[in-house]
Amino acid sequence: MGSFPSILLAQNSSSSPSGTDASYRVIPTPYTPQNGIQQNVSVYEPYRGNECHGYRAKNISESQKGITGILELIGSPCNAYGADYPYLFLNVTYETEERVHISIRDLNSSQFQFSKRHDVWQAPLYYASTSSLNKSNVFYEFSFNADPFEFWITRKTDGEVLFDTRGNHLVFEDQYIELTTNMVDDYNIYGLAETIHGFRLGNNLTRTFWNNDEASPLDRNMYGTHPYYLEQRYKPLNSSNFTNSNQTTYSSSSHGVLMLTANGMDVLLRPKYLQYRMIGGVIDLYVYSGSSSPKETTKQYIKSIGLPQMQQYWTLGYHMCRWGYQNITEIMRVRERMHNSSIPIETFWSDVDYMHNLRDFTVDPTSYPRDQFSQFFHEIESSHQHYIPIVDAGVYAANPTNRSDDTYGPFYEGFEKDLFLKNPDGSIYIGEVWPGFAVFPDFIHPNVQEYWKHGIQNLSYAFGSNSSNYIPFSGLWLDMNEPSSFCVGSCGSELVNWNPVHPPMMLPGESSSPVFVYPNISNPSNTTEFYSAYTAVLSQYHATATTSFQTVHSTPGPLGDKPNINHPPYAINQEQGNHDLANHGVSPNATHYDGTLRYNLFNVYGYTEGKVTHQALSELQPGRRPFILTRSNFVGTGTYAAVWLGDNHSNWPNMYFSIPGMLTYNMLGIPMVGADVCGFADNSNEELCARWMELGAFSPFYRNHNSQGSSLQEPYLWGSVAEASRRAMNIRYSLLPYWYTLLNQASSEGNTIVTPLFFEFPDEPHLAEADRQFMVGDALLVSPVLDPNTTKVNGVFPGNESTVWYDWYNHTAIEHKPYENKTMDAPLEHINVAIRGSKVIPMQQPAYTTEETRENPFNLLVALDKQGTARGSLYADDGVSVTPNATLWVDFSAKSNELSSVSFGNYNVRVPLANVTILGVSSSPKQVQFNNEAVMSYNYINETKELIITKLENFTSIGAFAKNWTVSW
Ligand SMILES: OC[C@H]1O[C@H](O[C@H]2[C@H](O)[C@@H](O)[C@@H](O[C@H]3[C@H](O)[C@@H](O)[C@@H](O)O[C@@H]3CO)O[C@@H]2CO)[C@H](O)[C@@H](O)[C@@H]1O
Repeated sequence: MGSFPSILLAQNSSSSPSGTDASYRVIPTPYTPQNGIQQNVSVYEPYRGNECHGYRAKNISESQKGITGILELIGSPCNAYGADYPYLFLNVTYETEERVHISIRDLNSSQFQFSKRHDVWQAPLYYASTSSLNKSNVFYEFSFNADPFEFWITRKTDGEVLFDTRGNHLVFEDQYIELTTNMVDDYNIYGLAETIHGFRLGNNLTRTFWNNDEASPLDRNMYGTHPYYLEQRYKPLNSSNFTNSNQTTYSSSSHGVLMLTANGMDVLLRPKYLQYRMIGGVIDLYVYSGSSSPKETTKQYIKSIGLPQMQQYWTLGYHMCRWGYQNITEIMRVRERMHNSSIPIETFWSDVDYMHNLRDFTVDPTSYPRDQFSQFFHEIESSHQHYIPIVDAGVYAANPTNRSDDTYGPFYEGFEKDLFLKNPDGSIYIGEVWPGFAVFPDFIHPNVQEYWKHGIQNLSYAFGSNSSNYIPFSGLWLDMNEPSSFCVGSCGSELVNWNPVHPPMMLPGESSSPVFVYPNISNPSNTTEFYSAYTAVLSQYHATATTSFQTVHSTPGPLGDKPNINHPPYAINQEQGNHDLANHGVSPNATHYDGTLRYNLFNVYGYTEGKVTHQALSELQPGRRPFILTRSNFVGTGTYAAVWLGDNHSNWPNMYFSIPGMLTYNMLGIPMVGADVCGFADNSNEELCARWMELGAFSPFYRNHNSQGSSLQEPYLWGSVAEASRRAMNIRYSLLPYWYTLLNQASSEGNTIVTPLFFEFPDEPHLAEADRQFMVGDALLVSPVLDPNTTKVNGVFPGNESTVWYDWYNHTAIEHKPYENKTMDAPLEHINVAIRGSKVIPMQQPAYTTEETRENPFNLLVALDKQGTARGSLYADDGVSVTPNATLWVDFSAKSNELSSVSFGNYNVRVPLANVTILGVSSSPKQVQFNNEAVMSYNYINETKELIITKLENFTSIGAFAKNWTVSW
């Protein structure tokens, strides 16, 4: 009990970053049942339902909108890992032209149905209009065999079979559901987050869905759950588009598959099949027929789960964090040193250091005193900078025998309103997190909203605010919200001798001997006494409460009480503690206010916290877009929050894995994402941190964060890191209008912000695995250095021979051949960036903060393709409002030596246009005109074939895009 696995990555990852090497896997050890119930850890010996005979379909009723029917168990129950349901209800619904929903549940609806809990999780897919749809006008066809029941879904346009259970028996038991689809050879699938793996998942992986607080374990379950994958398929064509080339050309298509559940689940990816193994719930399968464009397939998915929220403009600036800033003076010093080093910083973050005794919604009066905070807030506000504090999910459980705890309102308020998760016997579930014993808000409770808002409001007061209208922080960072707990199961009932003032593990920076220090083992705060005291307080509460205290029990299932919740018969491949579901997180047998077992909502806690926090911040700052960063996440989290990739390590493989991580979250509707730049755990070093600061500048969310006990890693600490940061940030800040436009397209259409190469070039199979390069939007190709001791980097330049790529720095066309893995120079302070011919990129003169950058003139970078054309767009608004008073959309289009700018909307950026730089201009123009008026200030550089037009401010003094204009040359 309580042993924590070592970090595999640090030992093994450098040899096989794809994570598919068998040597990476944890060798399963037999699990010793704690309750006498045998658990079958069978991940390595696929069960595949071969002892079960499946179901036969009866009473089928087909309509234009779908199919319903009864599935009857064939033969005697196989009782693979539970009790088979004799009858199931099948409901196939043609929900949209592109999406079909296959629902299979037990006949009496006794199993938990996540899709019925709209109070917990909401998404547009629940409201699909089916009125005009019918069998003939949808893009897919649902087919089935009745006996045994098996189904398959075909895309009508090309006959591709997208999901196919033929030959695989359905198993449907109370604690085990198995559904298998056949897969094409060597399939390309992406998604199924969250884990540390290459972007393409391969066919030798088990993905487990069980939200888990663990630092970068290769191929294992982590903080988030997204049971969705996109599959990309290629078909060879017999002609070649490449002149003088024998390369085969391809067409491609993609589709998506979502298994919507918050229950624990393994998904086995194997050479011939993909198999779902769920330990509860029902089947809610959504198949998206997709498109020839993976971008479009992704939009189908993201629109169905909820478009991501639009973020505030400033969130695109650079964020600096560290666990271990001992006092506010240290943060102020960081601010000064960043400024003195001319390295932009937008947002200062506080980890738990700022809290009083590590308790939520408090501020340490000694290290972070109010007067100093007031000064700090005054200074950062006047320089347009921001501050974000952390809030942990676990609320300190006040010790009822300790009078000084009496004033800890966040506990007593929640306790009196009965808002915390419970044990099965109705007592409050007590776990352990940083402050010691902790309780966990029930974020689906109808009254939790007011409570949480009150906590945030109190935090604001604790920071020195005197008014409910003034919140000094600009957002909140939600951590430990799987939720993590350091006890195995409930602390109160299981751990009797552990002193909770220290977590059951060595903290970063502590000495190695003794490993676990329990200074007051006989202290009254030990769990037995604490628990007794607690019970006493509960009894007192019962006696005095005006409303009766609700005692809840786990709900008996149709087949009697579930035999075991913490140790179900089928053991998913949970990373923690030998598959123990109660290890390092709040146990699945904890219950919500209405008796719902956490077992059934396990993976959605972080999502619900994000949703409640979003609502609370929206009420506290009406009209303003809340900024929330969350660690734990679920399908649809992007609607409420941004995500960081959790605790990584300061090493090269972890830097590489941040790219597949960001790409994956982007295709899952959480575009605002990034890793802890320079690495969280262990010590970073100059070369790594320089490279990572460069890479981070091309992440949507750009935050340097590290752990207490690790050496400092602020970018000014090393000369090369400072220089690399300045250069990369100069690019990032000059591109802010482009980034913001991408944010808008993500939140309005479901676009990705950082994009895998194959999304832009879907007919090039060699890009299926490319994840060491990525695109920002559709115009910039980033090729970071991901290895130590090198000043070279390899990269491909996709597209056929007519595609032009320009070097960001010298503006020359890059010489490349199709499929060539080109070696480029990459000195330490340099990151390779290429501009795609055919794109227009809106930019601004970069300044120290995003706000100051917004006050600078615009520039346009026009990268012509071989036909001399280019297109681009710009979105602008006030940068903060949920519903801005005015918005602006600008279309840029270049052809036949003319660039036009056409504006829609009435937001005026106010600042003028300064320069237009056009790449790929074949010869010096005879004249340049702005709206048919001669422009005198321009320069043509023959060596680079670029035309630089300057001093356009005179033409655009009322605002760069206040009127439509043309520039011709
Ligand atoms: O607020 C402090 C940091 O808290 C988070 O990280 C901690 C994590 O949540 C803890 O579980 C623990 O991580 C250890 C892990 O549990 C264990 O199995 C082993 O892998 O070692 C890990 C490191 O000790 O401690 C983490 C902090 O070190 C949060 O993710 C961070 O961003 C916060 O800074």
